[in-house]
Amino acid sequence: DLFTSIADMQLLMDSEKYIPTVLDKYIKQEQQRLQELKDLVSEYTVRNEKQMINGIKDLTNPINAFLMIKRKIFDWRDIEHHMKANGAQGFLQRLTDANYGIRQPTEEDLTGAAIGLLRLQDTYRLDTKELSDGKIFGVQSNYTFNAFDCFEIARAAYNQEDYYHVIPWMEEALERLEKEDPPTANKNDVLEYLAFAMYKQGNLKRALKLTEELFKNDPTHPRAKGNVKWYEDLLEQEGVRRSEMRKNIPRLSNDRPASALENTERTMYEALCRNEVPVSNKALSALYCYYKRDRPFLILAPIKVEIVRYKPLAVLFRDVITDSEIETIQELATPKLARATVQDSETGKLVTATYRISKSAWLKHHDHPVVARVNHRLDLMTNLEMETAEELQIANYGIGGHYDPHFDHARKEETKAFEDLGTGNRIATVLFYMSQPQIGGGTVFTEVKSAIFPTKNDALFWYNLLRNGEGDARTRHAACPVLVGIKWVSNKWIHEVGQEFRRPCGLTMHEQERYVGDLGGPEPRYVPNFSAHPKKK
Ligand SMILES: O=C(O)CCC(=O)C(=O)O
Ligand SMILES: [Fe+2]
Repeated sequence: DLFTSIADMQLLMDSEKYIPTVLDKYIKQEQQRLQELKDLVSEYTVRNEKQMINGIKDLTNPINAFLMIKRKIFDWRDIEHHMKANGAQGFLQRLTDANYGIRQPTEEDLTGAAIGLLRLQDTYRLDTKELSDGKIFGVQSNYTFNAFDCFEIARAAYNQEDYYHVIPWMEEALERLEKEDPPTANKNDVLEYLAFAMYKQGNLKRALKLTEELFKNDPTHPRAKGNVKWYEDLLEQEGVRRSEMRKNIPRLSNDRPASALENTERTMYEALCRNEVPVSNKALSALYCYYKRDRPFLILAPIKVEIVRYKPLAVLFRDVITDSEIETIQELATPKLARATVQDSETGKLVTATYRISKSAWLKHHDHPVVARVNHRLDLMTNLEMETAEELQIANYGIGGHYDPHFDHARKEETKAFEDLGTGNRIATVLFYMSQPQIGGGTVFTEVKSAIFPTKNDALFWYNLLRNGEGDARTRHAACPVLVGIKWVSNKWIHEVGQEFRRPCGLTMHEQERYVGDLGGPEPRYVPNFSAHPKKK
């Protein structure tokens, strides 16, 4: 699961720095060994020449007869020893020891990284060629993909039966192969995969054409000839005449497959992540900032609060966690980071979640004074009781790391959730931003269409429950995939029990909305009652 967290990737990077010195030492030792073998070659050549000249005479000499037998035994041992004495094992061990206990990445990790990359490509609408050229949003990086890299990405998609992504990436591999000398991938392999993906996505004529090219390149290919016939037969079944099979090739068809997310939600999630959903000026004009001074301690050290949205209320607490606190928390969490797991509904086993690609850890109040201090501050920030809150959760997102749309609170039907905690539902969420990804990694609310992009040292806060205790469906939210940079967050889930006097329910069961006053701020003079989003023209 290396790809799920940047923290592990850093260890991976560290482990690479010993490779040159260790390899260099190995090469020196090998050169020495080969030199000794070369010396043996010359020794034997000289001896052989001598024997050629002396011929049968040597054999009849008893001294030489003895020497020959001795040589056969001992010199042979020498040769065998020198040829087998490859010291690679020891050097490999040294490299493994330098891995800080993290294992060597596997094909699975590579597949995971490729899938993360494809998610980024979808969400941020990245062009395959630009991405392969190392360009992200027009910014050129120092890294580019060769044909083999594109081939591997496509193969990862293929293994997931995701033919939608196989097509552009195999096509890119083909194009790159044209320019490569020596080529990094096998063109016929690319053609075969691409042809199959074309067929799967409904491009029969293209599949036929590619397979014929494969057959032309390698008439002995074990499947090419059969596949040509198979595609021809399929076209025939569709009523295409033989003479038409290689003509009038229609536009490429390549529909994006459905995902676990419902389509409109996915579309909104991705648009919000790209920051393409504007907020109306009217809605923006109703937002303001204030100093929260409603607790004795805060008179001297007020908290900066910025309202980011009403209905449902969300605020940003600015500068509520320092760089050094962040560093401490990251250090405490790093060794504990583990991939999020969920219970498989069929087998009941714990499996890694795919809706959430990140690694997380929990930090207890007693783990470190910094954790205790942050917990105390959370009380001052939210005016809510922290005794019943969950421990502080730390999360680190890797390449394409994300969290699909979800609710933090338990819904009506989820009667068992949080049962063993005995603290009721999750009334509110605080999300500390402990880093600032360069691109992507936003926290987006798909129902109310708002996007918040992490700013380091700040914390986002929202209530998950309405004033009458019911879950607020408008809080459905997600974490966007990180495109460039690192995303560290920590969250605190605050529970209902203990809030009876701190944040009382409404006076009527219909009272729903949360007030800025609950957070020690001046109530807005008006809250826009219109859509927060500009009308479509
Ligand atoms: O990382 C984010 O932006 C959101 C995380 C989140 O929603 C969660 O952990 O419940
Ligand atoms: Fe969440």
